[in-house]
Amino acid sequence: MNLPRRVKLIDVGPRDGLQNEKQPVPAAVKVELVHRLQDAGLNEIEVTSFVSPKWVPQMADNAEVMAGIHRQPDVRYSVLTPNLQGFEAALKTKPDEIVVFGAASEAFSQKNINCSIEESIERFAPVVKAARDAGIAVRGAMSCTVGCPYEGEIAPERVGYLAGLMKSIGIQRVDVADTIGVGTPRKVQAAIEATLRHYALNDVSGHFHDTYGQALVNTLAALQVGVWNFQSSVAGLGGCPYAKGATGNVATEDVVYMLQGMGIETGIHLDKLIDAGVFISNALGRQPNSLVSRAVLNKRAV
Ligand SMILES: CC(C)(COP(=O)([O-])OP(=O)([O-])OC[C@H]1O[C@@H](n2cnc3c(N)ncnc32)[C@H](O)[C@@H]1OP(=O)([O-])[O-])[C@@H](O)C(=O)NCCC(=O)NCCSC(=O)C[C@@](C)(O)CC(=O)[O-]
Repeated sequence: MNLPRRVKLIDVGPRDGLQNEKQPVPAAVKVELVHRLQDAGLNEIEVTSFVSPKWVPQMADNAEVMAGIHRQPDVRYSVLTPNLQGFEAALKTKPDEIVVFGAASEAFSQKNINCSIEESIERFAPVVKAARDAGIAVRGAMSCTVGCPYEGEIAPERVGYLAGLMKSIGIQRVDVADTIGVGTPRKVQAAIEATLRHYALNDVSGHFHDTYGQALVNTLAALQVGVWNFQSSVAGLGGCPYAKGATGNVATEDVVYMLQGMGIETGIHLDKLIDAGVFISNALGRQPNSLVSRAVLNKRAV
């Protein structure tokens, strides 16, 4: 299989990366991170969530963050909205895309959004319609497409079932998410292949957490089946509050370095991206969770 010549990265660092942070992260820092990401060439950024502040307090400043961004016309700003209440709050902040988020595992659906898979689709349907009516793009994140912290291994058929439900209510594109990072290349490819029975290749993205250190090789495995859209987090930030122990997404810096080495275009300036990762890591008082970033920083220090 010829690999894609170009890859589109959606940095979810400001949302997935920060949502699980226990320490308060000021809205101004989140806004600065978005600015640094767009300056580094990211033109899709997942900024925040419109969810219950009791469940995810770190995202409570969602409207303030969205208002603070100096928007660039070529950048798509997306936000998570699990229901109409979230969508109505988000609509005021003018996102370019909203993301509804379901799971291939019943148990994770209950833990994460307090409803069954079927109920989640009923909840998403009016959100999707309202977004499309308002000219806003709609993406569906599919959690636990390889493994679930509560149910263990998830069969590809369950991913296909969820993808079919999302397609049936008009969700335009979907993310195949390995939420707890247990995936390995063939399993990730099987989850993607199940999704491709309902969505075209251009409408499927990979979203790989790196808990077991497999995210980069899973990204390559997804590339080998033609996927060319991926979510990643600057500095390897992140982890879902409802997947205990799940660490961050694959670091955007590590993906960009790998793709550039393979001659695959991303449009991203790696040094500026590393600087963005250093900025947010300093704000959080820790090292970037990106091996490429650490290697480059060591080299710069020599
Ligand atoms: C989804 C709900 C809200 C349902 O929660 P619920 O309890 O079923 O909702 P409810 O309608 O019964 O309302 C309960 C309370 O929440 C409020 N509420 C209700 N909806 C909203 C809203 N949209 N925004 C703000 N507030 C909201 C509502 O007003 C009420 O407030 P109270 O009367 O108790 O003061 C809740 O379960 C929730 O917020 N869960 C958090 C989900 C979440 O953010 N998880 C992390 C993101 S998903 C993820 O990280 C995975 C992903 C996408 O990255 C991919 C992957 O790696 O797998």
